[in-house]
Amino acid sequence: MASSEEDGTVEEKENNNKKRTKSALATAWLTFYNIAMTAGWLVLAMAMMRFYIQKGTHKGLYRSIARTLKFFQTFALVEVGHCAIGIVRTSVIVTGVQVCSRIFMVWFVTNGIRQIQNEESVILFLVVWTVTEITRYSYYTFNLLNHLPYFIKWARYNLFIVLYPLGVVGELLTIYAALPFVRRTGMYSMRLPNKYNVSFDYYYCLIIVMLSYIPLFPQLYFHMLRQRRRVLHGEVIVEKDD
Ligand SMILES: CCCCCCCCCCCCC[C@@H](O)CC(=O)SCCNC(=O)CCNC(=O)[C@H](O)C(C)(C)COP(=O)(O)OP(=O)(O)OC[C@H]1O[C@@H](n2cnc3c(N)ncnc32)[C@H](O)[C@@H]1OP(=O)(O)O
Repeated sequence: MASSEEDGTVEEKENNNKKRTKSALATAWLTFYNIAMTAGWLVLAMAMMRFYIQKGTHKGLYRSIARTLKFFQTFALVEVGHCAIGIVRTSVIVTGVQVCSRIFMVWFVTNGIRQIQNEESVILFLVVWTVTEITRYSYYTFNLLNHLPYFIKWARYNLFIVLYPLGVVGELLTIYAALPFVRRTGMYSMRLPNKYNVSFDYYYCLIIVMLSYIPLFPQLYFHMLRQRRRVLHGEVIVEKDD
């Protein structure tokens, strides 16, 4: 009996050690990840400012930063993994919708359709994303290091109130600008008859994506408002499970 109790204690100790190692590893990885992402978005901010100061126009700006943007925005997919394996307390669905919609905007709208890359709306969402991500990743970094300046916390949980709708406007106007080109060229579409016997119209797909902002965006926005109340005002919020 005594020995089985001892065994239990040893097992408990081992489990605790494993948990500590796991959480130290997770913290180290998250710190590295957040520093790298803050740096990436800072590089993007500087590249955009340099381009605008040198050329005096936004035309050509997207092309000049496209590679860096694609890299860092696509890398954010890792965040869905963080939620899935439980090293951050965030919903996989909320993060998945946010990250996938951005990746879709970058790869299948802005990057895929050259004719819209000089639209003002592209610059709008790029500037909004950049400010948001510099704030967000620096918040996570300082938070992990237990040295969080109040102004970063304030910025993380206040700027989104204005930036989120502005980003959505930029994204929707960009998709809207893409519609005529997609219709004319039939890009990414499959017409019947074809050997797979499948029909797909990217034009209508884009319209469905635009419509899907109506139910999905308020969910993300209200999620952030709840996070704001929790972090800035200490409210206890009971979130529903995925
Ligand atoms: C394939 C076709 C797809 C078609 C999709 C159709 C459209 C869908 C509509 C979508 C609209 C999106 C529009 C959008 O792109 C526009 C913009 O982004 S504009 C710019 C403004 N945007 C924002 O402000 C973004 C706000 N959103 C986010 O921050 C995140 O995406 C979100 C997932 C919503 C964040 O939520 P989260 O629950 O993570 O909030 P917290 O930051 O408070 O974090 C909660 C806790 O987790 C810890 N955490 C999270 N990540 C990390 C990390 N990387 N490192 C360390 N810790 C992390 C955080 O510290 C919190 O911990 P604790 O609770 O202990 O404080």
